[in-house]
Amino acid sequence: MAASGNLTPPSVMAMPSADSTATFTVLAGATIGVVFTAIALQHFALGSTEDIDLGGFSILTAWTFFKKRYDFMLSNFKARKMFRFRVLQHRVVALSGEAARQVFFNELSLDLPEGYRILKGGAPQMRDIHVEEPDMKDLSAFNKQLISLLRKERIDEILPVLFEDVHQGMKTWGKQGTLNPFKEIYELVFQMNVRLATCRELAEDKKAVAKLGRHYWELEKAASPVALLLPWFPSRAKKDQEAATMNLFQLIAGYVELRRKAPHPNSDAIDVLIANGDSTEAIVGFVLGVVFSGFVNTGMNVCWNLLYLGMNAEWKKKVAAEVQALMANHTDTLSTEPLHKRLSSIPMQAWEDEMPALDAVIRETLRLIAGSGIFLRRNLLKDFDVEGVKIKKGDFLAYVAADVHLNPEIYPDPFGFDPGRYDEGRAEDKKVSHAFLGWGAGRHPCNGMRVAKLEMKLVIALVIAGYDFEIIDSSGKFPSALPQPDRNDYQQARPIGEPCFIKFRRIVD
Ligand code: HEM
Repeated sequence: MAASGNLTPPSVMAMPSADSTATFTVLAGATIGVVFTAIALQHFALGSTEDIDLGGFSILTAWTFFKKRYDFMLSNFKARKMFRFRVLQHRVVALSGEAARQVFFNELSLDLPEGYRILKGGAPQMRDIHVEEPDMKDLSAFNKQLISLLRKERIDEILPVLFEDVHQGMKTWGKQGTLNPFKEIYELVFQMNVRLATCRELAEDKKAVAKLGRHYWELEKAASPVALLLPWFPSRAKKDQEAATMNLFQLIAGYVELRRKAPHPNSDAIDVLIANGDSTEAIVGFVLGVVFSGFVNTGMNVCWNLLYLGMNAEWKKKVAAEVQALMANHTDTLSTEPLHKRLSSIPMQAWEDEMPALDAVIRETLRLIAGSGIFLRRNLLKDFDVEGVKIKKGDFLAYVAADVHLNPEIYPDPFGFDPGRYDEGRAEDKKVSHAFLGWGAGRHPCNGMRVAKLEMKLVIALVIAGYDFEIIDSSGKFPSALPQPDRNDYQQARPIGEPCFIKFRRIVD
């Protein structure tokens, strides 16, 4: 474990040189051959006696699972309700249907972090750089810490600062122009998450925030199937992953040390964690977890919220009216203060309770976008059955949200944007249990939901009240329909094919 003062874990310093890597690559290549042969033999030895076992070579199946996860799941569900496949030595059971959903989200034996750690990647893993996080191994400890940091009084206090941050970001867009939401909007969300999870010294240093963002995307790009399937193999991706994780660790740890030496503690997240007595490693692990669990999901959803609103005049009008009503009811209507200052004086409770139209828009966007989400678990405790299918201790489980979110029997016209489907009388999301999984369900509901919704509402309110905007394609024309999200791109779900842009003109300062 790295001591607080030494920010370079010794095991990373001792990484092999280029020459020794070449030798190691040959040895590793031979080892891979042996491992693949063993896996192939294991596959045939097991035999495909039950028709839920996928045929073919497990390494190829696993590769498709990592590269085009959504297509892989959907194409296999066409033939069967459940299926089983191997990812190297691991057995994965993919489930669908009501009974399976109940088990998946409620069974005590199923562990969330283990499922994602091995079958997903992309998030910083401190163990990749041989740094232990002594206090944060347990998800419940992480959640407890998170809930305390995101409590209402803290958010109310920080709300004006979040508005100022987003306003400053939007100022860089100029008075009018065209923006790529999957870049510019992400940057706003990233800034808010850094503000919430770190300290003002970092949040106010634009270069450092940009650097943090760059290292994150480097990490995401390095999450290749090779790095995930063969974590011991010294591939380029693995090295990039370790370098990015190390850079993230060092950057955050530098700010933790800075705050440790500060003469007066403040109420920023890092100071709260220092006051709790947490080690630097634990604080860095926690901060990275919060920044990244929040930013990817929130960023993706704000982008799509704005795209759907830009294409739907009726809902755009409803949401704009709601923002105006909020300002009329909670701010001085004669105020000459800029828009972001007025909006920032509205209390959190009003943002939560007085925006039913925007709540429906957010829910519908989540249904459509999170529909490609794949939930993962690992069975850690005991063998059990789901509708006659044996789930062994050690098995992984996968459940795709599309089973409910894009199911025409639950949501008619499932690919259409229709926030009215949640209205009383229709309530399509109440037809079956756990029909809506946008914020998780059962044992693991999202603990960042309140703050994520607030972040989304804040950006949407500033855009909808501050700008005239419309969606355009790359030729500058209003598209006849919004492209579908790329459901295999679980980090951003960008539009497939023709990209979309937001054309804007500032109307209120
Ligand atoms: C639009 C934004 C977000 C969406 C759509 C979202 C969605 C989800 C979903 C679906 C789950 C359940 C995962 C599963 O069952 O496998 C989850 C869990 C979780 N989310 Fe979020 N999330 C968002 C933002 C955030 C933010 C901002 C934070 C933290 C600041 C956060 C922290 C967490 C944590 C800690 C869990 C695990 C809870 C547990 O295991 O008990 N999320 N989220």
